[in-house]
Amino acid sequence: MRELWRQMGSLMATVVFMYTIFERFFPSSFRDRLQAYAQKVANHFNPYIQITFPEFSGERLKKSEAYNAIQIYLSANSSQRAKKLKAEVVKDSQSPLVLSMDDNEEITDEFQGVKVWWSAKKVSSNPQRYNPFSYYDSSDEKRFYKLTFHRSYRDIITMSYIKHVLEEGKEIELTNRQLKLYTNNPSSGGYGYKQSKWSHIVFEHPASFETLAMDQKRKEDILKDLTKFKKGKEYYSKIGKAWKRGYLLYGPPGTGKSTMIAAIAKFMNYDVYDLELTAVKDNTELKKLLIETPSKSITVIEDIDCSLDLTGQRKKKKEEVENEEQKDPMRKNEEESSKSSKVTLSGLLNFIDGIWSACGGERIIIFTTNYVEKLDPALIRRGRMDKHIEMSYCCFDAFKVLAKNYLAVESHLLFGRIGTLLKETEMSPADVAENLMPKSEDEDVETCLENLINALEKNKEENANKKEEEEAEENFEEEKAEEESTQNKEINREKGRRRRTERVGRGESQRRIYSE
Ligand SMILES: Nc1ncnc2c1ncn2[C@@H]1O[C@H](COP(=O)(O)OP(=O)(O)OP(=O)(O)O)[C@@H](O)[C@H]1O
Ligand SMILES: [Mg+2]
Repeated sequence: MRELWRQMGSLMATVVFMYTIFERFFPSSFRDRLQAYAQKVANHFNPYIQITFPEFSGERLKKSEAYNAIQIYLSANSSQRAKKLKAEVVKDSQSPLVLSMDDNEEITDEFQGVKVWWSAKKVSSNPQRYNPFSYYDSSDEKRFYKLTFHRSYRDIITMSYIKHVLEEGKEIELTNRQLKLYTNNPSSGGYGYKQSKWSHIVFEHPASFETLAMDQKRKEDILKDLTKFKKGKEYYSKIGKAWKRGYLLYGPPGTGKSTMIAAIAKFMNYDVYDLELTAVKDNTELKKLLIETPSKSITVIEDIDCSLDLTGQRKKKKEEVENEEQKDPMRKNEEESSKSSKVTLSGLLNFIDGIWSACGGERIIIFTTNYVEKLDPALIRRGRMDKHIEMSYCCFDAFKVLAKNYLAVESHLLFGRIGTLLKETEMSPADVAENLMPKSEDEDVETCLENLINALEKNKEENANKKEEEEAEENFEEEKAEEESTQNKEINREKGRRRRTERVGRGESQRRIYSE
């Protein structure tokens, strides 16, 4: 059927060609009327609708987002079906070459049982002109995608199918792109470039949830939480909450907090914005940094307790400054300017859940700390930090993951002994991993596991000794305190005795005076 319409099209083209030959003999108004009429007749009989998506929107300044998304969608679908493909290097993509259908190639697609035709087209508006020195050497070429479908499916195609293509294209683009790690630290050379406050490198961290060593149930719980968040656009808008989530990762050093951030970024396919609070001048700059972070991103503040300590020091400084100002009023102006370059706790709270933070949606913010108890409760209350995740010492589940990562073993006779030792002593996954790593090429799995057992036993012994020492010290302190209190009581008793004797002495002398 479409073939028939194609032939009709050629017929019309012939008519138009003949018409152009004779165009000189007709006035332009007549020509226009004839053209419009011919188009009308063709449209009346042609049941197919065509939509074109040009490569550039407006004045060829910006590549059309729709064209881009369609290209990616069709690349994913066409590379198996189209016979003529073109290979291109696409910026920020994981694969070095991206295949898409070549010019004038056509493929079919199906959506809800409706068949559509996509073709890649290229037209040259001025084929004679050739300028080898032109920067835009293909400026006369216009590319576009043409979508053809039967007019009875107009609603499905225009309302659902095109939306589906654009969304899927964008999703594939996000999945295939390289993750980036951004920093606001000016020493990383970012400032000045395009006047952005963030600079970035490609984020290539080998960690993933698969290689992350932790209790299996808790890992699954986190994965479920992240998945729910990712798919939660409608849910968040229904409950009237900004589409963002805060995670607080806390635990001793080497328990995998930073590794977990990398795993989350990879799982969510979000870029990471590593915010160094100490490098932020003031609250205004903090807000600017926030505005520059896009949706589908993770903002990280590592070791937040240290940054908050800074805030504490600032408060202390302020008091000192006020004292010094009273002594030397000239200092006041200097201090005024330095006071303006400070981030306050309220600025940080605003950063996390002020109205700006809700813009764009789909944002994650992660704090890490070794000392959760040091943090201001306002900073980590639910709603700001929605999920608190404790990264603890290595448990048996975590060890099994590390053994699989480092030694490629899933079970071994020595696992039982290791499991018992892990319950009896505390060792961070970082230390367990270090002990599991073969020190030379001769070390086999058994030797590595024995090394770990030795380390765990040593650790257990050291911990027991430490505990004993601490208990002894505690006992000594208690005894000392008891001795001191007995001594104090004795001193007080002695003082009391002396006071009583003095009072009695004073009473005697007064009685003597009265009697005299
Ligand atoms: N849970 C874990 N799973 C896998 N590897 C881990 C884990 N914890 C630690 N490691 C290993 O130990 C190294 C240090 O871990 P990481 O930097 O994630 O610890 P951290 O909790 O962020 O420590 P800190 O509090 O000092 O920042 C990592 O490079 C990783 O190889
Ligand atoms: Mg860390």
